[in-house]
Amino acid sequence: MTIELKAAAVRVKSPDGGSELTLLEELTLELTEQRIAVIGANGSGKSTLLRLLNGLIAPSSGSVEVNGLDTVREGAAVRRQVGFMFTDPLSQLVMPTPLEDVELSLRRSHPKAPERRAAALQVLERFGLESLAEHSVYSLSGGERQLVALSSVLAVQPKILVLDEPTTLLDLVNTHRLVELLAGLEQQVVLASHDLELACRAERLLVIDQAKVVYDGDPVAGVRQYRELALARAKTWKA
Ligand SMILES: Nc1ncnc2c1ncn2[C@@H]1O[C@H](COP(=O)(O)OP(=O)(O)OP(=O)(O)O)[C@@H](O)[C@H]1O
Repeated sequence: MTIELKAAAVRVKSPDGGSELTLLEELTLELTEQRIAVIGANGSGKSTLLRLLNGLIAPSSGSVEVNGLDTVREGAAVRRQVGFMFTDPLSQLVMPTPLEDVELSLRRSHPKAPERRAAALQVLERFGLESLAEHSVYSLSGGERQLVALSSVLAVQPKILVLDEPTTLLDLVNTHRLVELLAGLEQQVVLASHDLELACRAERLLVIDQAKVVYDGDPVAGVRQYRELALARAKTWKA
């Protein structure tokens, strides 16, 4: 798996329509590792970077390619390879129940309804969610919804999985479950998180600060640098 950013930058017009805001400064990167974590302060640009990876955001200049496919020109093909999990699972659970949501994901791979249902149930079983299959997604807890969203994304067997703060809504047990589950996946995984323990399990860490990648390398050293940066920032902040 190769994700390539070639001088990719994201700029938008500021809400007042005047100046231009840079959400991500020009970035050239080749991501080939199986486990990549992105950390950084609130508003630093993590989600912006992740959204570039499956074409949810187009670069304002430069390009992003996934296994040689351009995320703008070949967006649909890219999205078939790159599964994306949002921080808020309700932004991606579109069907009334977990079973129907996974069935929706499987509509291409399993065109016949009875087979689709059986396959969807198997997916939910794999995640220990079978007892919730026919519950309303609105009656599920935040963590349960997050696991359902993940099972829907993985149901189509993407080659790459991008997760935006996947443990934010999870309790400790479900965090451990998710961490183990991610560790066992064959997919390339790119995730943004404020969970520094989770970030340390990656092979490669990117630290983003004020729209710029300020560290790229070994996770343990990167987390140390990020802690120092955060501490220095906190000291300059006055209530
Ligand atoms: N469409 C937009 N127009 C203007 N500003 C935007 C737009 N999208 C994002 N931003 C701003 O860009 C910055 C980076 O946002 P981003 O969501 O990438 O941050 P983040 O690192 O994921 O933050 P968090 O940890 O809080 O989720 C933020 O200041 C955000 O307000």
